[in-house]
This record gives sequence, structure tokens and C-alpha cells, in this order.
Amino acid sequence: MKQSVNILISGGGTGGHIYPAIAIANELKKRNVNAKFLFVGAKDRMEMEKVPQAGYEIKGLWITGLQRKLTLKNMAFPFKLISSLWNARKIIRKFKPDVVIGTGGFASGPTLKMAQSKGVPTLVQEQNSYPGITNKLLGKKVNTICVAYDGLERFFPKDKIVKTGNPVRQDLIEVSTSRVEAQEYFKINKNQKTLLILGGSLGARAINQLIEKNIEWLVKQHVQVLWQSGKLYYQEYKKYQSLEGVEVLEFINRMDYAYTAADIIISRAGASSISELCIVGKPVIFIPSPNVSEDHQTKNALAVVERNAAILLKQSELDGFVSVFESLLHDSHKQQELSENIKKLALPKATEHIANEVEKLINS
Ligand SMILES: CC(=O)N[C@H]1[C@@H](OP(=O)(O)OP(=O)(O)OC[C@H]2O[C@@H](n3ccc(=O)[nH]c3=O)[C@H](O)[C@@H]2O)O[C@H](CO)[C@@H](O)[C@@H]1O
Repeated sequence: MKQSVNILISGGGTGGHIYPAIAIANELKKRNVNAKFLFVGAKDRMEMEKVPQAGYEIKGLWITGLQRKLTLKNMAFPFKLISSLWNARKIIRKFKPDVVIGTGGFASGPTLKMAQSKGVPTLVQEQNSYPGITNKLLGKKVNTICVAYDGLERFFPKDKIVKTGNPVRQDLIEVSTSRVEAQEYFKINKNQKTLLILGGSLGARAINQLIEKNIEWLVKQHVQVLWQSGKLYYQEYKKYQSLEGVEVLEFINRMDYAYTAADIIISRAGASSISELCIVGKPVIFIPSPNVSEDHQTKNALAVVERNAAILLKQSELDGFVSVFESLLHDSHKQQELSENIKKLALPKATEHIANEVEKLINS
């Protein structure tokens, strides 16, 4: 890589777009200590807190997505778009990036669009098996598109696609935590099976409702529950903390501990969650969110489920939860099979691979 390089990274809205961005930055920083980084996010969104926590500077644009329904909020959208394009241009002029990386989410649209119009090389990292509108629009002019699933040539020019996988945080790839350490961290019983519930970075209402409905039954099965409720729902569910063997958590900062402590995992099917679960290699029941664009979580989950590497439980079929969970809980052969199969899908070198592609653009 050149001695002094400026790298602009934009992505956010949810953890699923932020953590890949941070992972890519960390890898590039490791390779070139002199590289300068600047992030661009959307004002008031999670990245404005998480990116500085990871040690990077971030600027916020006034931008939101278009609502799918006709709402008053949409009336402000053209103004937000103009304002954010204008501010993205100012940021690019001042920072003079050698490359601009987009990991999806509202802010990456105007940022990469402006970079493209200024002739700065751009790279998009698409985490999902079905791309969001921002990346689809950017895809036509972007130099490189790093993807995690097969079949993305339906949406992007084939010659620009590189299959790298999704960046996964280093602490999850090199899990050095022992199971006992993880159990002690959550203060859980070492002799009981542990079910980890993950609602994605923001928490999932439908999953919380499902667990609430079945929590006493789970306790009766001698299953202890690590329940990530999400920040929005924590106040509503923290009362279940009083049950023996139930830990309700607003947000899990030590996912390495959570994955290590778990015997079975129930999870949304966001892209990073899936990539992490492939590396972790535990039996998983996916409950994809039906409220995301083009139902892409179901498509993400199916890419795993079709290889007999996880179980799919549709949100519309949650009435069947007890029988699905019970048969997995009592079938250690099935658990073993799912664990082995999901591990085969892991792409643990994704971040390095993406960083190589970024370097190619910088040096081109
Ligand atoms: C509702 C919504 O729009 N979801 C989207 C969002 O999901 P979301 O932001 O939930 O994304 P992912 O499932 O991809 O990633 C969640 C990330 O948060 C981390 N984590 C989660 C919970 C926690 O307590 N602690 C923690 O650190 C996970 O380890 C993972 O790294 O972006 C994904 C990636 O584009 C999409 O596939 C999802 O459809």
C-alpha cells in the first residue's frame, strides 16, 4: 500500500453495516499504520456512537431511508438527499480519499455517489444474499463489489464481483475464551444446557414475545436462557431476570463469551449474524425478520438451511416453536450434524480478502 493513504468508509444504520466497516478499517490500519481513516454515517444512528468507540472519527449526514409507505416523513427525503450529497461532497473535497468503501445503509449512498462523480475508486461490501436499494444503485458505477453469497450477478455486473464473505470480528474468529470463563462471565450454571437468543443488533419484538410466552416452559426443561432483548425492549423484559437461569441482556458486548457459552442458538438472520454463526459452529434455529427489504433475511437463512446446516422457523409459524425446539434439544445427533454443516460454510478470511481488494484499488 502507498505510504500515506486516506480511506473514507461509509455504512451504518444497524450493527450489520457498522461492524463490517470497522473490521475492514482495523485490517487496513494493521497493514498501514500511517493510513488516515474517516467514517461517514447518518446523524442520530447507531454508528455515531459505535464508530468513535472503536477509535475512529465519524461525520454525520442528515439522511434517512425512504419509507415504503406513503408518509409525511418522505416529504423531507429530497431535502435530506440534497443536503447529504452536498455535505458528502464537502467531506470528500477536504479529506481527499484515495478510496471510498461502502458497507450499506443510508449514508453510504450519497457518500459513494459523490466519490464516483469525482472519479475516486469505490468498493461496496454487500453482506446479504439480496442487496439493499443503496448498493443496487451504487453497483453500476462501483469498481469492486465484495459479496458473501453466490448468485449476486443477478444484481451487479459480474466482472466487478469478488466473493470474499462478510467481515467477522477478530475476537470471534480466534475465540480464546474457555467455556468455563464464558459461563462465569454470565454467571450461569455449568451443568445445564444454555440457549442463546439473538434478535440482531437492535433486538426483535417477535422473538421477545415468543420467548416471553415460553420462558417458563424453557425453565422447566432445565434450559437456561441468555436472552438478548435489544435496547428498545429491555425495560419490558428485564423482569424475567428474576427467574432461575434466565439472563436478560440489553446488548451483548462480549459476543465471544455468548457464543462460547451457548449450546443452541435462536437468531434473526441478519448477514453478520449468519457469518458469525458459521464460524461459531453451533446448532441454530433461524427466525428471519419478515420486515426487511425483499425479505432478504429469509433468503440469507435459506442459503444455510438448504445445506442442512440450520433450522428455519418462519415468524408466521411460531406456534410450532415448542415442537421444533424440543426435538432439537433432545437430538444430540442432529445438533452435531448442524454444527458440522454450518462450520463448512464459514469464510474466516473475509476481512483480509476485502482489504486486498481495497489495496488493489488504492494502488491502481
Ligand atoms: C432489522 C434490519 O434491518 N436488519 C438488518 C441489519 O441487521 P443487524 O444489524 O441485526 O445485523 P446482523 O445480523 O448482520 O449483525 C448484527 C451484529 O450485531 C452484533 N451484536 C448483536 C447483538 C448484541 O447484543 N451484540 C452484538 O454485538 C452481532 O454479533 C453482529 O455482528 O443488517 C443486516 C446486514 O445488512 C441485515 O441482514 C439485516 O436484515
